[in-house]
Amino acid sequence: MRVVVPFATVDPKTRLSGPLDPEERREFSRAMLGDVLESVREAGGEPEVLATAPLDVDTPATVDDRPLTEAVNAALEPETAVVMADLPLLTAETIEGLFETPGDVVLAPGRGGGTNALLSREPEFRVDYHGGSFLKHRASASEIGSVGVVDSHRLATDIDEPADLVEVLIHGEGRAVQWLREAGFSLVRTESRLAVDRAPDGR
Ligand SMILES: Nc1nc2c(ncn2[C@@H]2O[C@H](COP(=O)(O)OP(=O)(O)OP(=O)(O)O)[C@@H](O)[C@H]2O)c(=O)[nH]1
Ligand SMILES: C[C@H](OP(=O)(O)O)C(=O)O
Repeated sequence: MRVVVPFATVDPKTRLSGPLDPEERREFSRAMLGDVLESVREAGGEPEVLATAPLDVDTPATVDDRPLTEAVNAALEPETAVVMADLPLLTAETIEGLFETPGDVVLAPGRGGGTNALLSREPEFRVDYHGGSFLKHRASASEIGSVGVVDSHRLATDIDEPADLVEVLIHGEGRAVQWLREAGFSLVRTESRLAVDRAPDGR
């Protein structure tokens, strides 16, 4: 299964600017990308990075600096999956679950209404990201054929905001959680939930 992995090479994860400086956001984004690519390969997928600018990665990559929706639609064809690069909790089993979910179009919702991953088996389907894309995709896909929805904690956990880092420290198993720990991040208990702390020297 061909798997397109969109990746913002330049100035990624700006919503993480609080806890991470620009270089750290680049490093952390690359760690998450590495986790996604490994899980896709272990599931038998054939990943292709769809990057906004050239990057050094051991995976076939295409550079397309058009906005996300345009770039993905240009790359989309039947029997293609699209898996976002900011899903560090993915495992091979999670990806296999996406591949095995029936439906002409299969959608994996993210928190806040995004579409963290999808699989199109129909030539007409087109993406329309941002602004609650999961509802838009479900509506457009239902006009084409059957729609499958993947109910998966690991596929639904995209790392956008500082609070999301807790999920990586709790459930992560790869490069991203290793990067956070080496950068001095750790879990702390609060009254009700776990939170993230960082050692003063940042390491
Ligand atoms: N190819 C491509 N990938 C993109 C683009 N914008 C975001 N992405 C990737 O799509 C996924 C989800 O996007 P976002 O969560 O908005 O990532 P981001 O733009 O780095 O994050 P913010 O700057 O905080 O909005 C991530 O894997 C990004 O790397 C784009 O314009 N083109
Ligand atoms: C790519 C976009 O991500 P979000 O803006 O929801 O984080 C989406 O899933 O539509």
